[in-house]
Amino acid sequence: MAKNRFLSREKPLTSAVSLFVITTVFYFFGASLRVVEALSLFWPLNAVLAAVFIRYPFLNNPFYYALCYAAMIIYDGVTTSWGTASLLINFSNMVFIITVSLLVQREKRRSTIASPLPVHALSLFNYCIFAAALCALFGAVGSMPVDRHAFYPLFADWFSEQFSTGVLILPCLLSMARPQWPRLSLENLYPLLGVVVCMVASVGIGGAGSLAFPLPALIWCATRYPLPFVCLITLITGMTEIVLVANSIIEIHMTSPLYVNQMFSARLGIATIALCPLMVSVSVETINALVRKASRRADYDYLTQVLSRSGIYEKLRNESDCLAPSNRQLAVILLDIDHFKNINDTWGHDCGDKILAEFAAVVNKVVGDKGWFARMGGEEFVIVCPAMSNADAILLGHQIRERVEQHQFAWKNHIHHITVSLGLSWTACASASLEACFNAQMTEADRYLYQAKQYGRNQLCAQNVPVMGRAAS
Ligand SMILES: Nc1nc2c(ncn2[C@@H]2O[C@H](COP(=O)(O)OP(=O)(O)OP(=O)(O)O)[C@@H](O)[C@H]2O)c(=O)[nH]1
Repeated sequence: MAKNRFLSREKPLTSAVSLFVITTVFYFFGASLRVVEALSLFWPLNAVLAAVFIRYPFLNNPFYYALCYAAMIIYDGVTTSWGTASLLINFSNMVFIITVSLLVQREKRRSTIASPLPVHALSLFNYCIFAAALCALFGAVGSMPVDRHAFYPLFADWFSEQFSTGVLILPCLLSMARPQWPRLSLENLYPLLGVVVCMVASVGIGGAGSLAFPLPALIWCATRYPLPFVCLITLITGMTEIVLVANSIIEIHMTSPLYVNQMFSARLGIATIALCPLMVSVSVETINALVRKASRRADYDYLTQVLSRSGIYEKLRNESDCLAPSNRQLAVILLDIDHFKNINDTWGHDCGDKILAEFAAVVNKVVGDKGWFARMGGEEFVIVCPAMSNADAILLGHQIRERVEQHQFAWKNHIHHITVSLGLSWTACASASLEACFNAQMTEADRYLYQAKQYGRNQLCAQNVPVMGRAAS
């Protein structure tokens, strides 16, 4: 769960004070938006507190629930003359908060589905309906003495407000800790501009249908932007629509301003619309995550965690577009562990696997950001440096040979030493694609690797590099 300085199991006093402050601040915010008699246009407190309780599960105990409840009662006691009615009104707030929090946590414990939200988007929608209905039941009864309205309009207002605010705010707060915001470019801004244009059209054209105008643009956002950003845009759009409708700037009815029961339908419609971009965004994120996972599986070797054969070709294709032909100096170093079969035969396959993985880590560290390191198969690896001089590539090859020779490979209380043979091929790859150059260089590097094995192993062979040994008989 997210670490937080102000809310942590280890600091109960700080957590209690923080929770009290959050409750009071959002209570103040909601109370400031009361436009229709005692009812608030938005009541964000319940959704915000439900998100806090979901994100910090240790808060879900009677003490912290009671603390929030007390903060609400105290605020009402100081700022209103509701008297004992405040007890039931704020109890209804707690009903929403606790219901949503417990339902989401129950689903989190049971869920096997990987979702960018802690729960399925549709479940969140259903939980908000259920919690809003429960909350409205108590809230409507509690506010009857204060507002002097009948039960049904009060119930409708409580329900539609809690439901719409929950559906708009909760996804935003639950997906917040994922800070990969989209890159700012004009093209990236089009979906956002689309939302603004649709909102202007809603105001200009009016009518109940105008509430749905921003939907296509929101879905466009959902396909382009990360989930937290989509949730935020949906929240802002939904809240703006509610404010515009409440003030008859978007006219959905002949009489103005709208009465409480007329807001019921508008709020429900806006909340229902908000579900669509959320569902699309969650689906897009899930598909993208699966694609990333699948391509990572193909492009990285499972045992050694370095690039695979397909991964190195993918890199070459991508880099071909980025690297100007005049800057290309392609060094290809093929590496093959010496007498690796002996290790497998003597110490077993597990030991061989461990040494392969450690060998890859040692070499990867030496290569660093100078090039790409990939496992081509078995105990054969390749290093590709797309912009390296021949002299530097020879130096790198020698460094790797030495580092591997010096390294102590530990396996079950035994220290193993291994060596590696290397074949280097280098070319200034001015015209052809990097991939074509690489294929040609591989043949030459393979020839030099064969030479290194022939001349006694544990050495680098390349053009103009003196060999260390004589050919094995
Ligand atoms: N443990 C383990 N062994 C592997 C893996 N892939 C290939 N090998 C083994 O690597 C060994 C390669 O042996 P050879 O090709 O004969 O080469 P060598 O014994 O290294 O000898 P030289 O290359 O001539 O120095 C074989 O025994 C393969 O079974 C792997 O993923 N894990």
